[in-house]
Amino acid sequence: MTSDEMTQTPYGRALRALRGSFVQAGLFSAAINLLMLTGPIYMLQIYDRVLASGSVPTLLGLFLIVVVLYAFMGIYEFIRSRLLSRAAYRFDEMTGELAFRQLLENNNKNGKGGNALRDLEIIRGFLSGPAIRGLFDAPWIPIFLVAVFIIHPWLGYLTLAGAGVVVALALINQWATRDALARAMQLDGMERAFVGQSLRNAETVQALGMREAVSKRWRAAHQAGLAESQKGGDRSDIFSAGSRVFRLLLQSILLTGGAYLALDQQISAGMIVGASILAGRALAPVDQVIGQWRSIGRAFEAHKRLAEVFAAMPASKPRVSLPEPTGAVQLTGVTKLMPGGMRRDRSYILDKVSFELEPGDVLGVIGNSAAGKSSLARMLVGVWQPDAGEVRLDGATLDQWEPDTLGRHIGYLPQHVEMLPGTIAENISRFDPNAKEEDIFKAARSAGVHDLILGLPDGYATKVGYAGQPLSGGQIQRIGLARAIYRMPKLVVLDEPNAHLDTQGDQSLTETIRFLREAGSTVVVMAHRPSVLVETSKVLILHQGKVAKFGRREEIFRMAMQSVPSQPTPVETRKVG
Ligand SMILES: Nc1ncnc2c1ncn2[C@@H]1O[C@H](COP(=O)(O)OP(=O)(O)OP(=O)(O)O)[C@@H](O)[C@H]1O
Repeated sequence: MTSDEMTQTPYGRALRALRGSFVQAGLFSAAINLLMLTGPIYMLQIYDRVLASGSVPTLLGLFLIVVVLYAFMGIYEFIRSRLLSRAAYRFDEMTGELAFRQLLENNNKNGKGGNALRDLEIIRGFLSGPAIRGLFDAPWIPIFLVAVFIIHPWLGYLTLAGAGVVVALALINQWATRDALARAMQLDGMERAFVGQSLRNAETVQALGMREAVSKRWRAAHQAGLAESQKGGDRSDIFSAGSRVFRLLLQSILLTGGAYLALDQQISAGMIVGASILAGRALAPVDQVIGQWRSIGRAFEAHKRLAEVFAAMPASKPRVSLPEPTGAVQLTGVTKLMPGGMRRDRSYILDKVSFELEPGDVLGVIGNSAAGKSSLARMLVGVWQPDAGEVRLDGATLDQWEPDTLGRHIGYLPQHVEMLPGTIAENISRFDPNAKEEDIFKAARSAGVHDLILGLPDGYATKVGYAGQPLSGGQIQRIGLARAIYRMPKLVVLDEPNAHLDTQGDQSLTETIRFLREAGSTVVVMAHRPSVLVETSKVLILHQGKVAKFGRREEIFRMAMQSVPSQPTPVETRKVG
């Protein structure tokens, strides 16, 4: 990606917004570094002026000036740190929410793509940490070099050569640690994913006696990451220690050179010490950068990933706001391939699925396990995009809708329902900050869960969405149904909504579907159990991703009955017909 392209992304814009703070921090760095000359100059004055003249008032006067200058340096250091940490905060503000959204979207698409939030955290830490201060001080190295050159050119050349050695050490350090650090980051991401998934399945892990095995697996993943990080760290430590010792040695070399020049009457005694201190100051930022190399490397890798991730985000299309849909659904040749591999090698999850639904239609989708029912549900609600073909709602393809607006017109109950951390009311209202209580109650009543919720200790304020929440699988599914029908969406897709329901729950679900149909919503129900098909007006039989049959319920069931016994039909079909 070119830098021009990057500046067009939100990430690029956030980086650009940092410019002002960086310029100011640069100016303060200039002042700080100029003020760092205070120490060596004071030293020169003490040796060459105070000691030579023996004047106590001069000493006190100089001392007062030094105190004031150091006070300013302290203030400027404080302001610079403040500027950088505020910049880090603003950067997070500008990119955090987008990174979170990106993470959600990426997770829907392929479950991969790194953790943009973690990368942002790394960059934020870098912006407000010590490494960046070293980088800001580095451009001012020439000030100290020039000062040493002014004292004596030979001492200047010595310092320059020393700086060359330290910079060479830094570059070799970067080259030697780069791969290990990148691998460490990757392994760290994998370990985090493993921990997250293990925690989600903590009950299963305990019940199946997998604790030791899973802990061992974690330990192996953790150790692999730690080993890579250690490898990078060990190498970095060698260079860091080497650079620090070399810097000390260089000061002694300069003292020796200075003493030689002083013996030769070319410089004064004060200049020997002054040159040594100045050379030390010149090399300090380099030393700091090498010491912080690990965090600089991590920040750089995180920056590269973020730039890629943000560049891959689809540019938001200019969209006109479409009128509220009526619920007419049209699928034409919808095809989804298994992810990965070359297109022609991949098998089909859905193969040219076409059908139409009118507002108020209730479609039952039946088919064996892995027939593609859940995949079709994901297509209908726009979570998955077809590899070929189109899904249209009221004539508009789903991507013509602004995603959140589309979401308001859609109800979706996935096969594996979970609540998000929050209250039951918040979950039903989809965390809408402007939710009206009557809409929440209406959704709960229509889903037949109002009394169930009132029976819970904190009613609608009951906290859910965490391990050990006070809800059964069936209750979660029924509250998920209330969430799906909140504010009466025009298209409601229910993926095996009765999987965890008892007879009463089943009846209540049937009533909810009837209620939706009567209200004019289009409903699509993926079903294994036949009871839910009672209210359907159309039926679609999926077989290995293809439409085996589609039509009015009575027709499909009649055809199914006619084909008995020569061709066995799915049990569900016969039962309902
Ligand atoms: N995220 C995914 N990545 C790759 N393949 C997938 C993914 N989700 C589903 N599939 C594949 O798509 C096919 C259809 O799966 P799907 O979950 O849609 O079936 P289903 O009819 O809902 O099955 P069930 O009744 O068992 O839930 C399966 O072969 C499955 O392996």
